[in-house]
Amino acid sequence: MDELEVTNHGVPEALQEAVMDACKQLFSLPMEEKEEHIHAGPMDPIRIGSGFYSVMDAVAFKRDYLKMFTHPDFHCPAKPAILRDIAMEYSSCTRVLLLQLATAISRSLDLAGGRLSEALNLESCFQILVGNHYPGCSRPDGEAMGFLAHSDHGLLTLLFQNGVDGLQVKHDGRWVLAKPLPGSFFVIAGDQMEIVTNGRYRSALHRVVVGGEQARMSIVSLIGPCLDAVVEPLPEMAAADGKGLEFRGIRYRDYLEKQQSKQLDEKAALDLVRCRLHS
Ligand SMILES: O=C(O)CCC(=O)C(=O)O
Ligand SMILES: [Fe+2]
Repeated sequence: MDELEVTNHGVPEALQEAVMDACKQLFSLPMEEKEEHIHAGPMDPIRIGSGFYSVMDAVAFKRDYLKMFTHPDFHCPAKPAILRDIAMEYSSCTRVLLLQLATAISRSLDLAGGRLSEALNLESCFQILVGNHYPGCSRPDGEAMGFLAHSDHGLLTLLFQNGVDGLQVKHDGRWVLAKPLPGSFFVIAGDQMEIVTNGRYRSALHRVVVGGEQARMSIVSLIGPCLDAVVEPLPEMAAADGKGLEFRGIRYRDYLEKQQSKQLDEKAALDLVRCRLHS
């Protein structure tokens, strides 16, 4: 598994819609209402960004985003006022689901259900909520990269979108469009999954291609290990596959800081902890 889709997930559809609506309201607030979070750095708990990410034929494509840390401490911009309660509920509902997925994944590796949680101290997991908004383009005569190819830094990412496609995942060397069923979630394995499983489950390389007239929105809920956990391949995994350790240990906080301090470059961040380079 590097990515999969879940339906019947127990997160109410009305809550999914509410969180998307609240993010939409945030993006349309006047600039001065968002100012204090716009100059935030990557490790600040609330960050709002907006920028042109590519220009093609003199048409600029833009992406707005909101990033907020929601666990172990919950942070949220003061405006729009409705965001706080909705984001808190959404974050706790999706955290429950993500932790259940971690248990199922642990079992799929012939480990006890709680093994991943125990190794990564998921009770104190780090969680982020991200809202992405890619405005429609008035001259939809070209495609542009909405989000460069990357893997997520955490353990597991849960994503849903409005009706506008654009997310692509690399599969066997080819980019494949993710077409989720309405209401379902896309689950994406992150870099910490690749490290802790010693490469048994690889983090998924994904990107966003946009350019149509309609705006795309996506909401991401991501969990990672406890920020202070040292993430390293589980000894059982390294022993079982007999190929030795592929990664050395790193504190998740250090990984995150290093990954965030550089331009996204596919899966280059994992090279920081790779024991030997694979061809
Ligand atoms: O907008 C999307 O579908 C992808 C967003 C994404 O990959 C991310 O926020 O890490
Ligand atoms: Fe991503």
